[in-house]
Amino acid sequence: MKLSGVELRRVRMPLVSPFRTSFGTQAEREVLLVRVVTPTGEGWGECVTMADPVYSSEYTDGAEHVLRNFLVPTLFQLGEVTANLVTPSLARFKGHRMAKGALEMAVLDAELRAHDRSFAAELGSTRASVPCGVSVGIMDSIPELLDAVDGYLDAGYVRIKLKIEPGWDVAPVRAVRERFGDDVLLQVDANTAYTLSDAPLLARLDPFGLLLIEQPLEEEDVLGHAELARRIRTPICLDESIVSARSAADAITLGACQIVNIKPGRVGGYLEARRVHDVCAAHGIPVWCGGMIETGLGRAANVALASLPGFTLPGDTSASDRFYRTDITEPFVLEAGHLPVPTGPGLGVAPIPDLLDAVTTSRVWLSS
Ligand SMILES: CSCC[C@@H](NC(=O)CCC(=O)O)C(=O)O
Ligand SMILES: [Mg+2]
Repeated sequence: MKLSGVELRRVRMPLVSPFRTSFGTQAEREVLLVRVVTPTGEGWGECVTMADPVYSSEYTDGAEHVLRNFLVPTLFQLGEVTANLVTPSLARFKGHRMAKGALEMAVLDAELRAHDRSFAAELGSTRASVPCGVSVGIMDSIPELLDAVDGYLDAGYVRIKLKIEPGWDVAPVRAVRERFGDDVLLQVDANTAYTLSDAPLLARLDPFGLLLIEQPLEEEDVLGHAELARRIRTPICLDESIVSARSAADAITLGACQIVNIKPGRVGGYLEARRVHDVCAAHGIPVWCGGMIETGLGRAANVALASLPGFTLPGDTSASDRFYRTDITEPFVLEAGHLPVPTGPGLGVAPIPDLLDAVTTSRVWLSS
């Protein structure tokens, strides 16, 4: 299909409560949305960068700059564009996987809408709904954490993920286990906050029967994770380290992870995310869908991805109200701990114009 133009839109959405991780605290989400316009319709993409380069090297202003100055102009020069052409056409530009992933997502949405085909059908969905976990930030006190976990369990979430960092790890995990028992599916996410010398400390989490410990070491320390896996019993899951199907295969082969968190933006798009899924399945490695506090647009695509057969662990595919009082799409509402997989063409959702305009901070139109 031909691209008539591309809109880069920045939105700012307040979070229902501050979300603290080992790399900082967020009170709002600044999102870059990509809308591609074709002669027959349009498609939406969501860039999952943070405002600051603290989760990965990418950040929202940088993503907007690379889209505006390199990625979008390259697609305009293609003439005919399909989703499968986006990644190879942009390969000469190094990195910027989240920016590339947002653009591919928008092209894929437009293409699928034009063919009346859903993301779920295109990606290989095998389920009509997915079980949902929830990510719980670092809190000021254990009682505050227990209240938050209590609320999420009441809401029906089937898995609890606790953010941890040095000084907030064994005690909160022990408290959740003592309060809610051993049957609650429980995991932790360190966002690279530890080093291999912390192995004895991290081994103190072993008695709590965690599903996994996510990204304990820095993203490039693949061999460090392999060594840590020999020193602790809790299965290691990688997030930041897995930037492609190739890096997933390498990490698995080196014994650096037993589980993989798949985030489409982090790996360069939903088509690569499916390849990561396929590589992990080939190695017998379970995967789950991570989250980047997406709006309903990214959430719709993530829920579709999470319905593929290899996604055997609950993902961070929470309801819209986990982070937002008002989403920019129809909200995703938890039903018995599950979210329904959208079945409409493309993403199956679209922004509600008034709600989108209310949170828009800037718009740029790029014409072909
Ligand atoms: C701002 S935190 C984003 C990265 C973090 N994401 C989550 O904890 C899940 C957030 C969500 O539910 O969208 C992770 O490292 O897995
Ligand atoms: Mg993570």
